[in-house]
Amino acid sequence: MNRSWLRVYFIMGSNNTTRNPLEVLEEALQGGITMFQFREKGKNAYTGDMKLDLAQKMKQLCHQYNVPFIVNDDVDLAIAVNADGIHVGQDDAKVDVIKRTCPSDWIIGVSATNKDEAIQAMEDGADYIGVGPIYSTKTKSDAKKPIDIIGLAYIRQAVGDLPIVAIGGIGMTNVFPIIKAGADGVSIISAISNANNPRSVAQVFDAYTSYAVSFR
Ligand SMILES: Cc1ncc(COP(=O)(O)OP(=O)(O)O)c(N)n1
Ligand SMILES: Cc1ncsc1CCOP(=O)(O)O
Ligand SMILES: [Mg+2]
Repeated sequence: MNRSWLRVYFIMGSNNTTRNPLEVLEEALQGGITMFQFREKGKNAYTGDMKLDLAQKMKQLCHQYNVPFIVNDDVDLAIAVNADGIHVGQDDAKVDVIKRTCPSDWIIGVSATNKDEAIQAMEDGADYIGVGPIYSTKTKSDAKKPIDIIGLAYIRQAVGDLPIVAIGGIGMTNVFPIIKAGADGVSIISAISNANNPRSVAQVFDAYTSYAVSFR
């Protein structure tokens, strides 16, 4: 995979916004997000046909803007909509099973909160790891304890040049320390999904991450 896709990795489900999620996604795409993850879970999340329909529409929108479309957790849904990849956590489907049963060109992302999980994901053949939570977050009720910049830097040192995206409580002002600590980009839910103007916030993330990455 192209590590620059991780630069501004937006994640959203229908319950991460009070607005029409398709409009929010389109504005974020216009602002320059570089990858998107459909994460439809938690309170009032769509299931069944509504989930499938939203996923299909979101994938179509992402592809209009040449942005990879990743599905969170749900391997069957990712296959059904012909997604570009899947993101799995420690309690989700295993990478070896995905590699055996899913399209070989899929982008496979794995969550890691500590060094052991990160090394295991690398050995399993993950294309990238989602490292965090970096800071505290209200978006994920079962999030682990934040690992801060220091935890991120420690994981970077352990995994060589494996692509890393940082996640958890990230706002525009956190971009520089996070990229400096070794992340290839930032994963964001609420800072974009709840913004008054998702397009301009995505634009700022795009500008800050480009600038920060150029110093590495
Ligand atoms: C890019 C990225 N990193 C980490 C996560 C978290 O995945 P997981 O630990 O499986 O938790 P849920 O998102 O499934 O609640 C992620 N989704 N994306
Ligand atoms: C899915 C996920 N995994 C770790 S923290 C988190 C939530 C990130 O959301 P936000 O960007 O709103 O803090
Ligand atoms: Mg998961």
